[in-house]
Amino acid sequence: MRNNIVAGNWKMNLTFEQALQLANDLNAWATENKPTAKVIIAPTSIYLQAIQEIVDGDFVQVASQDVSNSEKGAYTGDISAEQLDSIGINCAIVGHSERREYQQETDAIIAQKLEQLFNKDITPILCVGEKLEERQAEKHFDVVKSQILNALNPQKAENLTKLVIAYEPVWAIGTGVTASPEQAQEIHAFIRSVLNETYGSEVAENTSILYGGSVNPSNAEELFSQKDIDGGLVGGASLKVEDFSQIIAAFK
Ligand SMILES: O=C[C@H](O)COP(=O)(O)O
Repeated sequence: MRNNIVAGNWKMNLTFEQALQLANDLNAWATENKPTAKVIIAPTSIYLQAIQEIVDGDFVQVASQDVSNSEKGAYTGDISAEQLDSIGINCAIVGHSERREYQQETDAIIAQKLEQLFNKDITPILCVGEKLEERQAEKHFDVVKSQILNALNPQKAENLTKLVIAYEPVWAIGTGVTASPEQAQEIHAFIRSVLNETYGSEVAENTSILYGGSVNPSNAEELFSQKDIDGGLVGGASLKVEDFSQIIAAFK
């Protein structure tokens, strides 16, 4: 059975003090309100351990925003799956469109990152999504399908039990423009059909597929009520506990 998940990607925001405050506030809200959805936050990597120590893991889980595609060694600045695992981090975002664009991450690199995470039993949140020009050219189905298949290519169905996919149309990220619930549902259903064709119904039915791109307290409920939308990957609105908690509470 797949989980409903609301994940906050803090990106390169917040000082250490601000991050601790936000984590504390969110933790207080979550322990009191006991949300039905799984709550994940992904702070800057240097804060991971401190935040992991102050949240109650039964209510708030902590994820990395990225992982190295290499196992270990001379890769200055990188963080390995083993290092994440060694501080108790069991979830990581992979292939975010900002990394694809600014760090030139290719599907091949993302496939290697997934391999590193699967080897350490760390849950990947694999991000996919088309750019505006690709949507306008009606290539979004092809783009998303090839991103998924290329990233998962060496994996067998039995390795995918923990897979989470986040569909994030690039044109909706940080723009205030959200995909309509119908647009999002259409492509989420398509993603599930791609998983079904390639890896079978068990993987397709058990993979949580999150929507990301300008999710906010006003649109979360309608988006999350769609059949194939299992939650959200939230950027800007995850930086304020009032907004993020309302988004989480969209799952009654
Ligand atoms: O990882 C999160 C997404 O990039 C969405 O960001 P946003 O909610 O600020 O549009």
